[in-house]
Amino acid sequence: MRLKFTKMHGLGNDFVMVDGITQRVKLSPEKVRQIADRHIGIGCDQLLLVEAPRDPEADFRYRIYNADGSEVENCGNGARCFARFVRDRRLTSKEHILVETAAGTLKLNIQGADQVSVDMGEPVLEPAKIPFEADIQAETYPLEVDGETYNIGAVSMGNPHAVLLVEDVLKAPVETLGAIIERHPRFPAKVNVGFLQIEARDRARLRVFERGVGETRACGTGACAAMVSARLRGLVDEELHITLPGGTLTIHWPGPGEPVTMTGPATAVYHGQIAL
Ligand SMILES: N[C@H](CCC[C@H](N)C(=O)O)C(=O)O
Repeated sequence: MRLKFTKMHGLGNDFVMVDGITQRVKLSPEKVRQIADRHIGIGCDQLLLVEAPRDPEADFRYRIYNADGSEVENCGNGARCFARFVRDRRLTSKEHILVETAAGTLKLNIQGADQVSVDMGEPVLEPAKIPFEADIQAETYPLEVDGETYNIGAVSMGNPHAVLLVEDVLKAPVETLGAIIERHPRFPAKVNVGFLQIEARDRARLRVFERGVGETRACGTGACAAMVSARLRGLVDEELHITLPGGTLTIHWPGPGEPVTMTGPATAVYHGQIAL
């Protein structure tokens, strides 16, 4: 099978974007791993597959696969790149598109040159729906890891996130502690792990160890989850500029019961074909 794709990224979180509308695409976890491999394939953090919607209200459906081949519910940077992709390929001329994902339907608004705003929906805080094993819902939870206790936030943006506050993201044990918490038994679907340094009530730095990938240069749902956790702890106002290794996202969240809006760039790098 020859597969046409577009290589894209959102602040260095990189994607292979596949149009599954104008071409027939059959993916297996093995095929996704091969495509995502940075030595024998194209290389990406996630593969995003664009399909016709099942929900008649939606304009498109898009499916998200991590580099390890696992299919997941949501991808913030991917949503912005998806919006740019469908506009650039003239699969739609709309400014506002509705896209169906495993986590529900997202509203994407395309602005200006390469900035895209995404209504990421309301955060989910109920432990059972994250999913996270906890007796009651709280702003923070004590999590036991190798004899140490960490105070974490637990938030779902359709996909699960643990959020830890750190003094200095540059010194945070992202690779080691991130890898352990990713597979912590209290997160039955595993978890993305964010290390958040608050600099001011409107500014923060974040590094994310992503479920199924490892540390990425940016994580859109991770930035949303970090904002929600920080705001629930009373540490930030309703607009937060979060700087990740790949650049800065603007996250807006008025508070519980309201949607999170994420704004940032979406960049196309090249188009290609791969024989599978
Ligand atoms: N690794 C994530 C999916 C991709 C999320 C990230 N790339 C984003 O921009 O939100 C998970 O397993 O839930």
